[in-house]
Amino acid sequence: MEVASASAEPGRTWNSPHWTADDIGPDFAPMLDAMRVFHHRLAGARLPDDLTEEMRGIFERLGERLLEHQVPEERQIAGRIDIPGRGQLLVPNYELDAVEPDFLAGRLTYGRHFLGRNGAVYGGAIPLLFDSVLGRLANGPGRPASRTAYLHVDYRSITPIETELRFTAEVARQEGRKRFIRGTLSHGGTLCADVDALFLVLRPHQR
Ligand SMILES: CCCCCCCCCCCC(=O)SCCNC(=O)CCNC(=O)[C@H](O)C(C)(C)COP(=O)(O)OP(=O)(O)OC[C@H]1O[C@@H](n2cnc3c(N)ncnc32)[C@H](O)[C@@H]1OP(=O)(O)O
Repeated sequence: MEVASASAEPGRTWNSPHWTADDIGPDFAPMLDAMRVFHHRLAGARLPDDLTEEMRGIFERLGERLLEHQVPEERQIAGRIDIPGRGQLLVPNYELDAVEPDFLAGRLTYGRHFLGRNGAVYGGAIPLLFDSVLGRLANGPGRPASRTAYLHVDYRSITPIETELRFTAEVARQEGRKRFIRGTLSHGGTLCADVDALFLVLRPHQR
């Protein structure tokens, strides 16, 4: 599988230049999916003591094994590969349905891991999604790398967990280094949140 560069500037990519998607092996993405399911079930569980103790032992042993596989940031996989979820567990996984130079649209379902209270998504998980989706558009093919200067999020109605939501992102305008991008998150016909964001194209000394 070819790993696409998301930046127009040679040497600046969101994906690692050190490996291709084939290097991660067939089990990496399914392993992360299993971890996501685990996060949601853990958030929703009341655990008996014996299971908590067993899990602690498993995590301690696995954590020890990961120690010998630590690599410098530029060689890590998490967040640096163009597969669903980008190989990381911080930002909720989403599917893209429309990818155009100035517009993206897609779907996601926030699982129980992202619950705030009363069936609603934790508020901070929404700018996290917007930063990822709008950042992807701001740093899409043909665009030099840029960084989030601000994300102005308005919460218009409760965002439900465990329900399919739709999002959009579009480039509103570009003024010199300033790239203004806006986005929406909706549940059916209900607008849950919208965002106005500024991304600034990096200067040569910035990284
Ligand atoms: C395939 C897989 C893809 C996968 C894609 C995955 C995408 C993930 C994207 C994640 C992106 C991030 O989260 S990045 C991480 C979060 N962001 C950061 O950490 C940014 C921290 N801040 C900075 O580094 C800096 O402040 C910069 C680079 C944003 C700006 O600094 P600068 O370059 O020195 O620019 P500066 O001269 O200050 O400002 C330039 C102009 O912008 C204006 N300006 C600057 N900041 C602001 C602001 N917050 N609000 C309003 N205006 C501002 C100034 O007034 C000025 O206007 P005028 O006088 O010219 O009119």
